[in-house]
Amino acid sequence: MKRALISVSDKTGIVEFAQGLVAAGYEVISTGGTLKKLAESQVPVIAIDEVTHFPEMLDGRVKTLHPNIHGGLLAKRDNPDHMAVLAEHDITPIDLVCVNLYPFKETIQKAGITEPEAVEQIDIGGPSMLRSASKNFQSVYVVVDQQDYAAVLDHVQSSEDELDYRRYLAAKAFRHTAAYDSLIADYLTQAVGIEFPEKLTRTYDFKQALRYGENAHQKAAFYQAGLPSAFSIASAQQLHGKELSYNNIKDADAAVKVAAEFSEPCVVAMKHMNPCGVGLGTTIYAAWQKAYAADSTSIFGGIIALNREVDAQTATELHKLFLEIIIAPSYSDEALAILEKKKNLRVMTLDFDQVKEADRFETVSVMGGLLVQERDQVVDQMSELETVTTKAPTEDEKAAMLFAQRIVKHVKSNAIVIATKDQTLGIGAGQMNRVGSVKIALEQALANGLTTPFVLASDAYFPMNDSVEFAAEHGITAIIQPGGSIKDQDSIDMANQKGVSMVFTGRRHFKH
Ligand SMILES: NC(=O)c1ncn([C@@H]2O[C@H](COP(=O)(O)O)[C@@H](O)[C@H]2O)c1NC=O
Repeated sequence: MKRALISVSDKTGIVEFAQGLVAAGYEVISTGGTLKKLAESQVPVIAIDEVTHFPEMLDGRVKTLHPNIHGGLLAKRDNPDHMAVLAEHDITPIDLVCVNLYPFKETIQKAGITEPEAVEQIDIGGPSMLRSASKNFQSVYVVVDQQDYAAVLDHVQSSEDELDYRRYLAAKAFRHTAAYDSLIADYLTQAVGIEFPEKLTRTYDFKQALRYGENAHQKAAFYQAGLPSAFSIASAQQLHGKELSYNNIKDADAAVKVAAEFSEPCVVAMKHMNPCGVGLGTTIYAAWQKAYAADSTSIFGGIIALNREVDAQTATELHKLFLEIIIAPSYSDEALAILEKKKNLRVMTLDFDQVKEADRFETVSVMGGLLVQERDQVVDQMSELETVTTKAPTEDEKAAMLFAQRIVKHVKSNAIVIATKDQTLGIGAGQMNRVGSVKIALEQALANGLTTPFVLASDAYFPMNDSVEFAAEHGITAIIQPGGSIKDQDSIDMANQKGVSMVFTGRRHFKH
């Protein structure tokens, strides 16, 4: 007779699964709570201590950790010595293990959980059995996922050799225990405050299949962090529209990071990972008008992030444009009805109140590795600005500088943002020389018509004075930049010569 060991924390579907195994000719052994559940449904079941000849002990810390269990799982069926040892010690082989683990992840997500409470939810016996059974996939089925119960019942009754299926289950079980251990390791690593551990053991769960990657010939999928931050594109909900694409997810992620910079109503239009228009206002509609006016051409096909509820007035305007995604904390019923008229428009919600819980670190993959850094969450302060020109900026210019500065760090280097205190006017992104970005930003600003004062923010220092000269000659009245070039004096001299004020922040905001 075949033998199955069932020990599950989440008992959903377990009775039917056990009944199926019994019908397929298995005898079932079980631990305390699982045994109770099965016995209540009249499933014939053997108690674990009848196999181990030991009581479950230490508040359940030791139940299945016994040679009678692990011997039964690990013995090679085609190895006579192994089978002789089993016989010698009266150990019955176990042919199938079904385990799901203590809910460690669910526990640490609850508010107010203490370390001892979390530690009690670290499953030891369960992963041990999963590993033993998985190692011996030549002979043993290992089941960790309720979604597999029906298929497993089919496979165990098959007359075919099911080695491939058992190997598949073993791989899945090892992924499961690796992910489980990774969450435990992360939890304790954070508790001891190690930022860059010698092993990075993060885990990600499959979230959705994507039709393709950046281009139609590239396969892709979206994984979300094992413990995703409350404020993250992976936690956003889609209310309406076509499925998200790979590029959509990246752009939406970039857009919400900009919108989250501001506590006042803010609208961000994002295109190809760069903002093309950002507006602030006393209402979300006023902010929208500014973001739209900033660049009413590039917004076509864009992603719009709004950090306040979308009202009907704003939705009416958004509806007039071709947009890929709208993402906001919420929508009035009327606004949602308007936006849902477009079948394909993706309408998403994200909890902007949870910005404080956003990830502190970000990663980018390179061939053969992963770069990890703190996100650039530094906000340059008024008190940090050092005026380096004869002329000092006005209060309005300073406000515009600090606004532009909060945008420029989200623009790909070389990054230039021209802005008033609540609206971008021109953004130059990703050029290989700085003056190129200045020219692009100015072209847009000039096309928008000049609103004084308008200032220019640069994510890094000017290596030469040509950017300052070009900006001043096209109506820029004040410049904010980190400083730090050996040719800073040339730029300062040029600003003085052109009657432009310039401040240094001492802090670079590259985004590569
Ligand atoms: N200590 C052990 O030997 C042990 N063996 C199995 N478990 C876990 O106990 C749980 C099931 O317990 P019960 O059947 O009593 O509800 C499962 O999540 C299983 O993974 C154990 N618990 C923790 O390590």
